[in-house]
Order: sequence, then structure tokens, then C-alpha cells
Amino acid sequence: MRLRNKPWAQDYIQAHPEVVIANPESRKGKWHEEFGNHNPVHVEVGTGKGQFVIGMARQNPHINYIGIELYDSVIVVALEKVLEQESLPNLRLLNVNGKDLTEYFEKGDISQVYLNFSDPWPKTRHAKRRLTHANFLTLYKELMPDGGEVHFKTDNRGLFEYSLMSMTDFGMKLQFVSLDLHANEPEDNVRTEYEEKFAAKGQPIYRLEAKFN
Ligand SMILES: C[S@@+](CC[C@H](N)C(=O)[O-])C[C@H]1O[C@@H](n2cnc3c(N)ncnc32)[C@H](O)[C@@H]1O
Repeated sequence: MRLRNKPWAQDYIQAHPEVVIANPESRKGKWHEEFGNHNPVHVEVGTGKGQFVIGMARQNPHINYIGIELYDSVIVVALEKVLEQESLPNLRLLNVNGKDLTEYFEKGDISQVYLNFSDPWPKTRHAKRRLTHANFLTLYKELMPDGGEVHFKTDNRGLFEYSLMSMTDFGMKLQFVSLDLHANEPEDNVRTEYEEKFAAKGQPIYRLEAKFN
């Protein structure tokens, strides 16, 4: 999606199709060809400026990562960061809307979904835009094998409680719930940009992992 405050963003993105995939629909069912291996593919929806997917791709070279971001003015920052790295063959970015995931992926293409500091959309009439709404959970389930997982972090207590309910109502099994992730931060936790910001203010970070049946 085009956002006007960085008019150069689209040109820059289009100049780097090796990172931001130009026609992701053509990779549907064939992501292993794009990555040149059959390693699992983990997707972050709402990747923002990319710190998390880049950190994860560096930490786990045998997992392929795809960061999905709606706005070109934001994903272009992630692209700049990727280009600063020496080499990240296991990372790609998509400048698309997460609600259209089935245009780009088919069942089994994705083995895990990450949602980090998703927009809370606090008004009830906007609930369908929350990335943990049942409509989005239906999409994720459709694209992952049985037992696929969603890992979620947020600073927003309202969105966290909503997501716990939404996932439980959907029949997902909650595996790990933390009301203050940084009180006992796992060594392998990769912080996102928003996570750094909220942690610096001393705000608790909520986290959960949930598994589809
Ligand atoms: C609050 S930011 C968090 C960014 C990053 N995950 C972090 O933790 O630093 C949420 C991001 O999700 C993106 N986003 C929201 N809805 C989306 C959707 N349906 N598809 C793709 N990206 C989306 C927004 O544009 C924004 O960049």
C-alpha cells in the first residue's frame, strides 16, 4: 500500500525485489523455490520496521522468515536495515495486507505466525481489523499444518485479554502466557522496535503462544 509521506519508497522497494518480493502470488505453494530449501517458513504479520524478523533470521539461519507490512513508508525502513546486513538469505519482506494471506500462501506454506504489538483497534466496531480476530485466526489456520502456532506480544492489556478470549473461543490451546515477559526475559527473546520503546518506559510486555488443533 502506498502512503504519500515517502514518495520514493515504492521506487526503492521495486529496486530490491530480492528482498521485497514483487509478485508474491507467483510464489504461492513454491516458497521453497524462493528460499532454495525446504526449511520451515515463519511469518510475522505487521512487521513494521523489521527489527524482529531481522533478529530472528540472524538467530535462526535454518528457519525462513517473511515479514509482512501494509505500508511502503514503513517497510522501506525494514528494507534499509536488511540491506545493511551482510547476508540474510533466509529473510524476505512483503508489502501487502495480512488479510489477503491466502493470495500468497497455501496450506502448509507457513509453519508459524508471529504478531508483535499489533494495532489494538480499541473500538468494538473495528474489532475485525485486530490481527487476532477470529477471521484472521481462520486464515492462519488455513495456511499452517495441524498444530501450527501463533506467537503474540503486546503492551496493550485490552488487546491481550481480547486475544486470549478470541484464541480460546477458536479452540486454540494456550501454551505460554506471560503478563510481564521482561521480568524473566528468555535469552532468545528478540525485541521489536515497539517492545524496546515500551520496555524503556517500564511498561509490562504481555506474551502468549497458542496452538491450533
Ligand atoms: C504498532 S506497529 C508494530 C510494528 C512491529 N511489529 C513492532 O513490534 O515494532 C503495527 C504494524 O502493523 C502493520 N499492520 C497493521 N495491520 C496490518 C495488516 N492487516 N497487514 C499488514 N500489516 C499491518 C502496521 O502498518 C504497523 O506497521
